[in-house]
Amino acid sequence: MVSQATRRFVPKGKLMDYITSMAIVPLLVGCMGIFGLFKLLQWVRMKAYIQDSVVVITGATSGLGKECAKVFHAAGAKLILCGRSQEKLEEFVSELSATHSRKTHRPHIVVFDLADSDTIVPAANEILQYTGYVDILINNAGISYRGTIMDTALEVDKKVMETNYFGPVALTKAILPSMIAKKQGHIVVISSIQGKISIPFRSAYAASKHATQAFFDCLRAEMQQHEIDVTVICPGYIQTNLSLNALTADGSKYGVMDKNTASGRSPAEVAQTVLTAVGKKKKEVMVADMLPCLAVFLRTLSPRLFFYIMAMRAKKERKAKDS
Ligand SMILES: NC(=O)C1=CN([C@@H]2O[C@H](COP(=O)(O)OP(=O)(O)OC[C@H]3O[C@@H](n4cnc5c(N)ncnc54)[C@H](OP(=O)(O)O)[C@@H]3O)[C@@H](O)[C@H]2O)C=CC1
Ligand SMILES: CCCCCCCCCCCCCCCC(=O)OCC(=O)COP(=O)(O)O
Repeated sequence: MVSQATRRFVPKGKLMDYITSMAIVPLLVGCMGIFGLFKLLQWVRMKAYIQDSVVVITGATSGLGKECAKVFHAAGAKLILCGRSQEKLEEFVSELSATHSRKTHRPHIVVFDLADSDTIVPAANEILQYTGYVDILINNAGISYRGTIMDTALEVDKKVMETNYFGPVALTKAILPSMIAKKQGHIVVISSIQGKISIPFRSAYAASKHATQAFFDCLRAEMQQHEIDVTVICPGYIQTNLSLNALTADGSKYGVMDKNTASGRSPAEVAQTVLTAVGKKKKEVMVADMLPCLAVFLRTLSPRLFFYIMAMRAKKERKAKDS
């Protein structure tokens, strides 16, 4: 009985094996084709979204802002580059224009200081007068800080907040009415992993980035009805001048290239991630290594353990400084 049943079963199994092996290859090729087509369509849509759109970038004189300008320029955006130094911006525009191709536009520059609230509305008006509208606003400019809370002058806390929070908020508010009227627009902000976790000796910076994260999360919800997108980018360390330019407790420049900064991601790589995130209209993107990402989860899942690790970190850094 058993051997008869087995004999009947074996050819059926072989037939199934044959059909499976014959079907699996076309099935795989089909899936890869559909996936490839999907990716191609996504890429075409992304390109069309950026090409000829008016993109405002703050902090375009250095680091991530400069690299964002390069990738958006190459993608055919009409750039408005903002910064504090007319000279640096003009030099950069000449550099960009040297890589001019048929599809690129010569950038326009607007000079203003984000920490000086009186300059922001006039700057937004200048932008709107020049272009008539803004498609994408990238709030990138920022400044970091190093110091203990007890030693830090309140003026320094305020300067960091003005630059990283109130400045971008004021600029966004000044540009938004034109986006709402057009029922179209995209606000991008470069926050930080420190918008999600606070590490010792970064109080002013982490506070400004937490405030940024909160404001732009609220904005996303409020702007949905107007079809305006909001993308928050949360990078880990990037190889830029951020630590060199950071303010210290007395307001002077830190002037040190930190090891973490020097070994961070390349700004060109992060800029490419920003371009893709904008093109895909992502709501939030973390661009960081595993440890900072794990730290963000630990802060939520086990705050007690996270606070303990941070206290140990503060103790270690204090000891290293004292010795
Ligand atoms: N580098 C890093 O490890 C990380 C950076 N980030 C964020 O990325 C963004 C860009 O910084 P990054 O490129 O790294 O640093 P950089 O110091 O290289 O660049 C900062 C830019 O912001 C501009 N800026 C500073 N203060 C003002 C101000 N008051 N008004 C107008 N512009 C100002 C600077 O202009 P100027 O040339 O005139 O000084 C410069 O263009 C920041 O928001 C930062 O917080 C987030 C996570 C990690
Ligand atoms: C389940 C195990 C989890 C283990 C978690 C251990 C926690 C380790 C702490 C890691 C801290 C990461 C800090 C990352 C900070 C960062 O990426 O900041 C980006 C910046 O904005 C840099 O600015 P800065 O001026 O500070 O250079």
